[in-house]
This record gives sequence, C-alpha cells and structure tokens, in this order.
Amino acid sequence: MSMLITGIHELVTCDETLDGAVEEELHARLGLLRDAAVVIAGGGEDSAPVVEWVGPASQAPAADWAIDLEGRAVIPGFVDSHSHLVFAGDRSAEFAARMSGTPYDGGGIATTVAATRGADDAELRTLIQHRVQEMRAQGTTTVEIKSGYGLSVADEVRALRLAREVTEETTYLGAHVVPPDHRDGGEAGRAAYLDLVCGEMLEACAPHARWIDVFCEPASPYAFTGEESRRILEAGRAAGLELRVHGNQLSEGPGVQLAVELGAASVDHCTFLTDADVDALAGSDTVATLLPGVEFSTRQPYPDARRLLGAGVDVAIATDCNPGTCYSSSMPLMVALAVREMGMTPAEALRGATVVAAKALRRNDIGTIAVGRRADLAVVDAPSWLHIPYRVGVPLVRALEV
Ligand SMILES: N=CN[C@@H](CCC(=O)O)C(=O)O
Ligand SMILES: [Zn+2]
Repeated sequence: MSMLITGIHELVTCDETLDGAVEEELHARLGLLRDAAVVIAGGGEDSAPVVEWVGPASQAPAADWAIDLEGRAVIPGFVDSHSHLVFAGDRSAEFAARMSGTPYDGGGIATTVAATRGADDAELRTLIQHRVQEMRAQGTTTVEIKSGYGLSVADEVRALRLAREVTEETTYLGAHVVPPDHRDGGEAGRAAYLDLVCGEMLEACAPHARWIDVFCEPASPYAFTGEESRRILEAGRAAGLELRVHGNQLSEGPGVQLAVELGAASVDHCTFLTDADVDALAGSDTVATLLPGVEFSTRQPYPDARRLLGAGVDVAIATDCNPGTCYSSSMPLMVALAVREMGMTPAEALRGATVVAAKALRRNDIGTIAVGRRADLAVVDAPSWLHIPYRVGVPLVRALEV
C-alpha cells in the first residue's frame, strides 16, 4: 500500500543532495522544497514504512491513498538522541531550589534511584509509554533511552528491558553515579561498584543495550573520573556496545577528549569546553550533543554552539529528558532555546534536532526525508518550519501517524 502526502507548503528534507531545493541562506542545508509532495509505502508487522518518492506536488505520482496537509510544513521526525525516560518519583522541589540558587551536583539522582527501584514493572512501563507518547505528540519519532536509575544488576536489566519495548536505541548507564549503598563503603565501596559496572552488571545488561554511556564528571563526588570512565567504556566496547559519554556538564574535564579518543558516537552536554576540547571535536567523527533544557532547568550558562559550529564540529541537540536536570520532552523547545540562547541559526538547530542527531546515533535511515529512508515525518501546523522557534511554547509539531 502507498500513500501520497500532498498540500505541503514547505517540505524540509534535510537532504542536501536534493535537486531543486530552495537556495536561501535562511534555509541553508535543509533541502527545502515548496509546494511539495511525498509518497510513502510499505510498513507492516515487521517493517516500518519508507519514503518512495519526494518532489514537487505538480509531478506527484498516483498512490493508493492520499492525504492533504492543506498548506502546512513537514519536517523529518525529531531524533531525540539523549533521554532518561525510565524513572519513577518526583523532584520538582529540587527544581524550585535551583531556581533560587542551589547548584546542581548530581546528588538528587539517588532520590530517583530509590523511587525507581520501588516501582513495579507495570508502573514503570506506563510511565515510559506515557513519556514516549508525549514525545510523539511533539514530533519526536526516534528516542534513545538510558538506564541509570536502577544501579543494581536486576534494576539496570529491568530498565533496559522496558526501554527496549519502545526503542532499539537503548543505553546501559550503570555508570550514572556510584549508588548510596556503595558510597557508604568509602573507597572500597566505590571500587566494588566499578567492578560490578564493568563485570556482572555489564554482562547482564549488554544483551538489552546498543550503547554504553558514563557520567564522566570529576567535579561531582557522585560521578566518575576520566580514568574510571575509560575503564567503563573500554569494558563496554569489549562487550560489543558502542560508546557515548556525558561529559563537561559541570566543569571543564576529561570527558570530551576521552570520547574523541575512544571514537564515541557522541559526547553530550559540552557546557564547559577548553580550546583543546573544541579542536579535538573538530578533527573527529564524534558529535557534540548540546542539551539546552539542562541549562534552562539548572541555571547554568548555555554552551556556545557558535564556537563549535565555527570550528566545524557536528552539533546535535536533544532533550536529556530526566527528572533532575531537565524534565522536558519537547524538541521544539530545545530548537527554540538553541536559537535564542546558544547562537545557532534556526536551520542549524533544526538540522541538529534531525539529521545531525541521527549521526549522533550513527543512523542514516532517519533524520532526513529521502527515497529509501524511513517514513518518519512530522507535521508543523503552520506554513513554515520557522514557526517552530518563532512560536515558542505553542504545540505546533506532531509526528505524522501513517
Ligand atoms: N548528569 C547526569 N545525568 C542526567 C541528570 C540525572 C538526574 O539528575 O537525575 C543529565 O544528563 O543531566
Ligand atoms: Zn543525560
């Protein structure tokens, strides 16, 4: 079965090779067509629908079904490459304290670990499904989900198993923080937890995960040093996982350069960078994923995306949706913050939320609208994609259900 989607006033494909794309600075590298149509086909029990044809509406082929979007804009579905959706509990009071000056240091993660361990599978499943649905309703069609609020073998496996029910992009984050039960044991407790993360826990979690991640942040007493992070990432790679890193969130530190050295797909946060960090990223295949909702919700300074883009670094943006540093699932909000606060042009921010975010997940089947790629489309209830940052806070974007 095929479906013709027509009545598209602006079609953002993010396909830079597309013939006939508008060549205006405002829409640079977006592969933008006006008065366009898309044909999608396939899809069934085992396979997602794919794009079969893209072009001017006047040349569209016939299809089994047609829908008319009546002059709206269409973009590739957002790729949210960084989230922590498997959690229970509430930390809104911590947010309120930060708004009046209390700094974030990662200590609140223990609160969520306790609440998450205390929730049964059905409760957690409902929470995850609700959050994924909330994302789709705002245009997100792919989401990466980390564990990291279990921090025992059984609880980490459970988090990844539940995350796998809704996405292939699952990330083992046993190295989120050293949990309270091990911190109480001092240096020996910490060493025992590292052994667990790199040993029994990794072995149990690897079958449920594609990625391994670590909160590399020597400035936080709860997180991991550069050397500890190296050991964790190397163990993960030996177990067949691909690498991503939480780095340079609270201070300058080793995370970015470690991620580049080990060939991680992405290093996320990048709030505090030295010139050497920027240079390392610029010569690498590692994406810098910025998480502007975190700076919004922690009152930290926003990272300077312009500095990274100017050096030639690939910059993605994601929500980091989690109960501590950013409880927002809204990619449209992240696009707006990236433009308003981090020096990205609207076009750079939209690319960062789609095609560059796909690169951060080492995927080339999503993040663009092109023949043969997945038919993951989002509709903007406005004539131009520019309304996403322009009409901040207005729920204009939704995933197209096909
Ligand atoms: N920094 C580490 N992890 C999360 C926050 C987790 C939490 O505070 O619950 C982040 O990406 O910001
Ligand atoms: Zn995170």
